[in-house]
Amino acid sequence: MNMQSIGSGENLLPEKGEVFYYPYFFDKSQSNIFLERLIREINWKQEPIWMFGKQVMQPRLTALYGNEGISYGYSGIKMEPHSWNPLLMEIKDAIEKVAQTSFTHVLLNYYRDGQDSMGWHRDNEPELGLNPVIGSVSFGVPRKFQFRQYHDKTVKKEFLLEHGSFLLMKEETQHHWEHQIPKSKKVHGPRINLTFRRIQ
Ligand SMILES: O=C(O)CCC(=O)C(=O)O
Ligand SMILES: [Fe+2]
Repeated sequence: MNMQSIGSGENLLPEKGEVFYYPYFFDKSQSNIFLERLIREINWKQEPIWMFGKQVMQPRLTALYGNEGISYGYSGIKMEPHSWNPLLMEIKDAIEKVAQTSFTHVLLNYYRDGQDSMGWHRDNEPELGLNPVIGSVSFGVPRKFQFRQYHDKTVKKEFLLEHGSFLLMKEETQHHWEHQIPKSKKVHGPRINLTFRRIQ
């Protein structure tokens, strides 16, 4: 796979979906502070999920925050959200202006090093609606973010998600493309990703 160099404004996908990338959405000093605070202030846990009929621990830490009373889950687990805090509200307010939607929940992932990862999946839970808008913010070491088409897994795209970046996935992306964060022996530092979602 070739790593593409990219800027904002153009669709990263060649067809069947829309993904936009804003590499310096938050500046470096602000991003450093966000990373430190997220590590300290979020209620991180390592939780099990169901895979091929077996319970396995997720290879990363996670947390769900959002509007009270609306639970959300994936891969056979249901999560009750913690209430929004000022730090998450600040990030949410900043990206909603660009995403042009209001998010109800944020799923946070803490990849402690290159051995933490997230496997191929689509964010297509029914409660996200037909064409979900997903706003993804990253802080910490850059990690590879890979896409492949769901019905032809040989069609692939790969990008780097940098410190302070914002990635917006919309339209039919979650129907036709899967995405993942692969493990890497070359990555040593931590990364935190926040995916903002709107539950209908
Ligand atoms: O860590 C990332 O950039 C991806 C996270 C993701 O795909 C998800 O939470 O559904
Ligand atoms: Fe995802």
